[in-house]
Amino acid sequence: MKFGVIGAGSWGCAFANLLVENSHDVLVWARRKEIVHEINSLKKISYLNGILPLFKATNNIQEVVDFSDYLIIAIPVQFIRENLAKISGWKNVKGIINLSKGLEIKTLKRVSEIVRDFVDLPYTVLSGPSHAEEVAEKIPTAVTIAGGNTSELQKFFSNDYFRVYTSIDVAGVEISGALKNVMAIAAGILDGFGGWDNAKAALMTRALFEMIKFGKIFDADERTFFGLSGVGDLMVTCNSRHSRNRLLGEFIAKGKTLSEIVKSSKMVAEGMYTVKAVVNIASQQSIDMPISKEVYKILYENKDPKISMLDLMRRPLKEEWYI
Ligand SMILES: NC(=O)C1=CN([C@@H]2O[C@H](COP(=O)(O)OP(=O)(O)OC[C@H]3O[C@@H](n4cnc5c(N)ncnc54)[C@H](O)[C@@H]3O)[C@@H](O)[C@H]2O)C=CC1
Ligand SMILES: O=C(CO)COP(=O)(O)O
Repeated sequence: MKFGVIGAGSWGCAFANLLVENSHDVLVWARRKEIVHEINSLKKISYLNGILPLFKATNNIQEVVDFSDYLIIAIPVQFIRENLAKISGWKNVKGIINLSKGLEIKTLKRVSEIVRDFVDLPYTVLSGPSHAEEVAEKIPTAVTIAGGNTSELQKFFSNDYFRVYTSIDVAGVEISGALKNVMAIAAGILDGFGGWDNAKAALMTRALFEMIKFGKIFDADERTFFGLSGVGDLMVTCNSRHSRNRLLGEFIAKGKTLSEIVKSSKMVAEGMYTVKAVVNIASQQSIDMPISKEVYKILYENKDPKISMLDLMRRPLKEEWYI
């Protein structure tokens, strides 16, 4: 099968390598010419622990679309719309697969909805605990795919180190993947305080609850949040040394400003954008999202994270039979 990948960041490249390992033909679109050159001259990918690219790349997005049976999206969510807008025809593409995790701030849309603004093709989302650095090193990983063509895609993607489960809950997989990035920023803040283990366990538990509550707005199935794209990805992102969202939180707790952090990294921490959409949607729907709200205030209103912690602890006590 021919797969085109839009995005030569860490996940796009790691996933492209996986596809080549699984005997597929792969062409990757990279925004920057230097990256295209690096990949095509088979230089090691510096942001993937020096892994060799097994695929070819181009700077021409239409060339990738024209090449593809399936088109994979792996770019930061805020840039998906501007890049899909460059595509002038969909030729033989029989489905779109999204690897990106987040919500579009401008429109408050999920990636499935952004894609639908451009093309009516079967859409599949792939999500779960899958740090690119580990997939590139063939460390066993399991993920969920939801949407169209899942039984075919499950076989195309799975191998001895990458196991794919199927689901029918596109909204649940998209929302859990987007929200866990916001929660990982909060977890990173606790790490930055010096490793508050009790607080972090409580945070992750309540984060899952908050994610489920948010998912209900989109008719997501609660059970999805207990699967790989929910609690699985929440655990890895809140705890992994590889997580950019967790690290962003850690830097904030250590006193760096958001603009200093953004300037010093080429990588995306989607949670810092998604939180804006989450707070906006929650307010429109009159839904209480206490952790997301505090992350927003810390990042964008300069709130002291220790005051946020106190404010969360001092909220009115709750009686909930299932907690
Ligand atoms: N890195 C990982 O382990 C995983 C990442 N993801 C998701 O995959 C998506 C892509 O992330 P990564 O591959 O990690 O990227 P990255 O963080 O490694 O790099 C960011 C990429 O965005 C590109 N970019 C910046 N401005 C752009 C623009 N205007 N148009 C197109 N591209 C632009 C940069 O060239 C760079 O390749 C994100 O939504 C992320 O949450 C999902 C699972 C795992
Ligand atoms: O989604 C991811 C792992 O499943 C990557 O998380 P980060 O973007 O926080 O590194």
